[in-house]
Amino acid sequence: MAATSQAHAETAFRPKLGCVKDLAESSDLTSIPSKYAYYDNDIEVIVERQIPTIDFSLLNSTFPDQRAKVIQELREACKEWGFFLVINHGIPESLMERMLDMCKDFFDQTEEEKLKCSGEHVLAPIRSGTSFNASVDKVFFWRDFLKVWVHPQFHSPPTPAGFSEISLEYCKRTRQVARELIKGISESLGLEEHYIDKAMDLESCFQILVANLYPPCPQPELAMGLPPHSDYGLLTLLIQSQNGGLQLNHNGKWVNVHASPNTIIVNIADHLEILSNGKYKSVVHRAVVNNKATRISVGIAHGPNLEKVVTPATELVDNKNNPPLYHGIKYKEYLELQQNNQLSGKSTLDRVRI
Ligand SMILES: O=C(O)CCC(=O)C(=O)O
Ligand SMILES: [Fe+2]
Repeated sequence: MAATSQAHAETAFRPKLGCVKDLAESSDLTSIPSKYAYYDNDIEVIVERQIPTIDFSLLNSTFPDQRAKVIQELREACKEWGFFLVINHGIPESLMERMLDMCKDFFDQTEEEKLKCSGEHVLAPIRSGTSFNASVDKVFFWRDFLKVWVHPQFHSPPTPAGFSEISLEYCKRTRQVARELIKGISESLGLEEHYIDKAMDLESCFQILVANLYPPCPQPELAMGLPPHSDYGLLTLLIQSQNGGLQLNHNGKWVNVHASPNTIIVNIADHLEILSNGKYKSVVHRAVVNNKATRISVGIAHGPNLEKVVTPATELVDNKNNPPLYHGIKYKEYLELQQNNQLSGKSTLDRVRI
């Protein structure tokens, strides 16, 4: 075969990432292609509200009163909002910034480099792509992503240089923060402090890094970065390069989430709802886009061990007044279900409701 036709054949069969970053950077883009047009019939009400702040340092206070107070604050935040901001968490701000920069460097690579990480199936330990699951999405989302399994086995994309070191350190630190928060949450549910940690085998918890890139969009009101959804796992810890994108649904209204740079945004995810038998609920949130600047967010999902079958805690269930509300399901199966289907509200959780 002649060199040119061989090159042509390779190009023809090579998968395309089709990232939205390249689309957004094409100079003549003034409107979005129709496959990105997102329609939502719901009435949109967007409001500004203060979401709760948790001072993490008080969880380790030697004064029992202070710990009791912060546990009470956690209880209220989990019940009322399912979202809270964590301050004084001890993770250096410089490490958070470097993690965000590394993700930016990842997305700035060539299509060839990123394709090396495209992953063959939804449970590939390293996967980059665009939208949510481009093979099932009816509408494409204005978002590129990188998803990496970081615990109990640590994985990292081979490039950019430094990604592996920074993400290893950042994920170790967020894991510690998440486990401490989960101890506090366990107590706030009236369970023993280590109950969830032990029941979910958090020593070998499944931790996944999800980096999202939302480039400027010429018609932000017509497109969606990530549609309304709840997260899998117990707790998600999220940092972002800038405010203005993340919105949570609170009593039917969208609330803009603002966080100062050294703050971690935490939300309750589906498996805490299952484990707590609905006492704490995962919260629907979404990411909207803008026409001015690229936004990057890095969410770290902390969940049980992948092999764990998660059921409501027996201590929180009694067949008379509090019957179990969810079927048990293996975490890995749940993850597969969520990733293989369209991202839509709490549709995965709905499948395990009794
Ligand atoms: O980018 C954001 O602010 C939200 C990201 C998110 O919800 C997710 O990755 O699950
Ligand atoms: Fe999310």
